[in-house]
Amino acid sequence: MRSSLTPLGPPVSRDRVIASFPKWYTPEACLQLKEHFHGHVSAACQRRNTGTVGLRLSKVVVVGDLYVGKTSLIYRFCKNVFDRDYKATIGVDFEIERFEIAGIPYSLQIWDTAGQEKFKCIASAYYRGAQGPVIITAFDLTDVQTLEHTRQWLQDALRENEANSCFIFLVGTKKDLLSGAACEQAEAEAVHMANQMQAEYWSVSAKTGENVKAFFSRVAALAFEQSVLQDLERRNSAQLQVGDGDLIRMEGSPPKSQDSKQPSSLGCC
Ligand SMILES: Nc1nc2c(ncn2[C@@H]2O[C@H](COP(=O)(O)OP(=O)(O)OP(=O)(O)O)[C@@H](O)[C@H]2O)c(=O)[nH]1
Ligand SMILES: [Mg+2]
Repeated sequence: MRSSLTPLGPPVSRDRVIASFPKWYTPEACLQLKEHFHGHVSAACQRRNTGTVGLRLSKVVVVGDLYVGKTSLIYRFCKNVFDRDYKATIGVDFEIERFEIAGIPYSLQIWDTAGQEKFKCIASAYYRGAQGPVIITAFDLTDVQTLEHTRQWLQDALRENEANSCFIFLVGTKKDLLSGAACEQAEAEAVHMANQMQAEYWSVSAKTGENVKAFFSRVAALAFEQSVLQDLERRNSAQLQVGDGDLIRMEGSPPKSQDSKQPSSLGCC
């Protein structure tokens, strides 16, 4: 567990440096199909004009049934370790990961929640009111019931947060345990569920590390881009200009990108 909340400090490790926009796992269930940072975001980063974004933490909440591998996924990413033994998470825990995205420091606070029913209310009390968080709903690729339960986990998580400002990911864990047709079928069902949730889908393995770094890089880049755009919008709205006539115009307000889904607005909360 990191002791400091501040994203300032020594340079981030090389594998936390994100220079180009990380790609999706499958185009069939992805939040954005574009391959580059938004033009306004790139320009702001080049000018180091990203406001307070580099000083803030974005919250990522990982939810899902017990034993699906939430802690293992986070530990593989944050500590590069994997433990075969199961130790249930009690209540909630978090890790802070520092990145450098397009030259700007950026941090994710990754909340690891307990899958056991009896700890549910403790966890939700902690991540309640998180600003613009990312919600990761995890399930075990070898256990279809855990996929079915993700819908409920998402609804519970969204109840604690503003649905409009959430990025939602659906993550199938333990990819190393499946191959061939069984893997294809599990992924097809997951993609279907992801589309219903307006989520981006990823298959990962904490055991082998497959897709773990790529997944969190994608999470970080999407959350970062949204933070910068929101910051630019906020600052631009303070620069209202009165034109020649009686028009009041917003200067330089970043347009909504055509090829991007806005963070989801599931009608469940
Ligand atoms: N083979 C394999 N096993 C995994 C993988 N990820 C997790 N496991 C195992 O699955 C079990 C549960 O993993 P955890 O990460 O503790 O599960 P959790 O979702 O955090 O569980 P709770 O904290 O109770 O909600 C452990 O025995 C892990 O070793 C994986 O990618 N591959
Ligand atoms: Mg756990």
